[in-house]
Amino acid sequence: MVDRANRPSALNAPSAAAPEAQVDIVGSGPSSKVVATLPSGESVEVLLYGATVTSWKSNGGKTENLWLSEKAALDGSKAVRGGIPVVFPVFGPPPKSGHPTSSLPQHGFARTSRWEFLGKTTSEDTLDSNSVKLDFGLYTTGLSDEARKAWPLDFGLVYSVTLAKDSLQTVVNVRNEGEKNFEFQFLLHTYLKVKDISKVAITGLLGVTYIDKVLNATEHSQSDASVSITGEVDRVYAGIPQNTTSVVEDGTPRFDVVRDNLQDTVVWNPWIEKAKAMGDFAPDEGYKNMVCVEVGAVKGWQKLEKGEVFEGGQTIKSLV
Ligand SMILES: O=P(O)(O)OC[C@H]1O[C@@H](O)[C@H](O)[C@@H](O)[C@@H]1O
Repeated sequence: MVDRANRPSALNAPSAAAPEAQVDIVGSGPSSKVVATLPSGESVEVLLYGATVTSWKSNGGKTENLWLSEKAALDGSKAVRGGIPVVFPVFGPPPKSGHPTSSLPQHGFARTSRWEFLGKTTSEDTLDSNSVKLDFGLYTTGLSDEARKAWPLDFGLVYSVTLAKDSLQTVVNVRNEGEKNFEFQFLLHTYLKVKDISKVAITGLLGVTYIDKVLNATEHSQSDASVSITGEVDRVYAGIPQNTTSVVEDGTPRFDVVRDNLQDTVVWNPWIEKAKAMGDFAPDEGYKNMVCVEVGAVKGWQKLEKGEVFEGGQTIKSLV
């Protein structure tokens, strides 16, 4: 028989503090990264170089959601092939001449600059006990001399990466800290990991106009309810009315990518030849296990006057 009098009462027992996310800075120099793990096992890794998310595991830490090339440079020598590189202040090759971004490399400098880790926010603050927010900063002063010379404008970027049980949120805040107005493009170049590209369908783009970079940058309208990848795909969907783009695998929802204050999405898969041609893309067959769904503001330019701020980002939900 249970001795009720001596049994500790769950209500009266002193409540132990809820376990918190573990956040560590691992390594030093150009390969240092911030690793956060929730008490339930989910984790995220963010390289300070580019503030590139290189791993996001959900499902108690059992499911990796991001594709990362086996040959990705993780030592700060070049942009990371995989994960979530941050594209700023220009998407793709910059305008040939006459634009303030014209001297910058493809996709700008954010993905090849070393960001500062600004700190974490956990349950003690505003978030629920099973999430953690990591903030990273990049300012004009943190740029290489080369980048500063190519884009001599005063800005501040704060990039927030929030890991929750089944989702990852990545949001950028861009501030014009100078006297001059400037304009920029921004994109989160997310490499989603899939099991078999031949079974992938991307939905949520029906009726949207896109520029097909594989077909000489011609304009088309998405007439099928879903996009299948059966060859090289490089499309810029612009002005998307609905907020969610979904990745379905073998008929089962795999990811929801929810845009916040961003109207455009690039869908990219290099396929056989282009994958082989990239020195840092491995294995060669890796194109079968990835698809880039890249949310951004890339059609036209976002203008910021002195002191103004732009904020935009995504929440990716892992549905397995
Ligand atoms: O090789 P990079 O610079 O990382 O770019 C990869 C791809 O990035 C995509 O966003 C572009 O639409 C493609 O045109 C480009 O090939």
